[in-house]
Amino acid sequence: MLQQFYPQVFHDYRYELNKDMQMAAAHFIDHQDAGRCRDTHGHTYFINITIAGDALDDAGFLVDFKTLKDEIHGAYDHTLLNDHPRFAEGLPTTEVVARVFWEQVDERLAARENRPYCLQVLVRETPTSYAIYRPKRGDHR
Ligand SMILES: Nc1nc2c(c(=O)[nH]1)N=C([C@H](O)[C@H](O)COP(=O)(O)OP(=O)(O)OP(=O)(O)O)CN2
Ligand SMILES: [Zn+2]
Repeated sequence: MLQQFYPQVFHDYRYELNKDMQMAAAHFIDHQDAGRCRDTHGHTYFINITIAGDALDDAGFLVDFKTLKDEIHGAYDHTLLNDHPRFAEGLPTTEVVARVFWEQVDERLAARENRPYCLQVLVRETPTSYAIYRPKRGDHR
């Protein structure tokens, strides 16, 4: 089930879009405090990505919704997150997954002429648990 209500990001950009997606992925948290999560297990992750900017491209897009889906779902659906180089230095907790997805999306956006920004990535790991990554002002390009 895709979620219908999200924490808002307050900003001054003219345009904002949100892309929802969900994906199946496995992970394990290799840490003594992780309890049962030390064993490999799977989740249906729900992800919401918030993009904003002042300018659209020639097609009238901040960024194509499909680009965002390709970047995250295309890379991680039906995979073991721990196998990905982007998670090599961190444990794929919900918080870290949100931050890594933000880094990946914002790198992709940086290559666009209209220069949109990723303001927030929300990652829901279970029906009762989610995390959000938002860059600090100084983290922006
Ligand atoms: N800060 C974090 N705490 C926990 C994480 C995490 O990523 N960040 N992860 C886990 C587990 O991996 C698990 O995926 C989620 O745990 P939890 O919400 O406790 O899952 P339950 O379904 O058992 O929770 P209920 O309260 O029974 O719904 C643990 N902690
Ligand atoms: Zn888990």
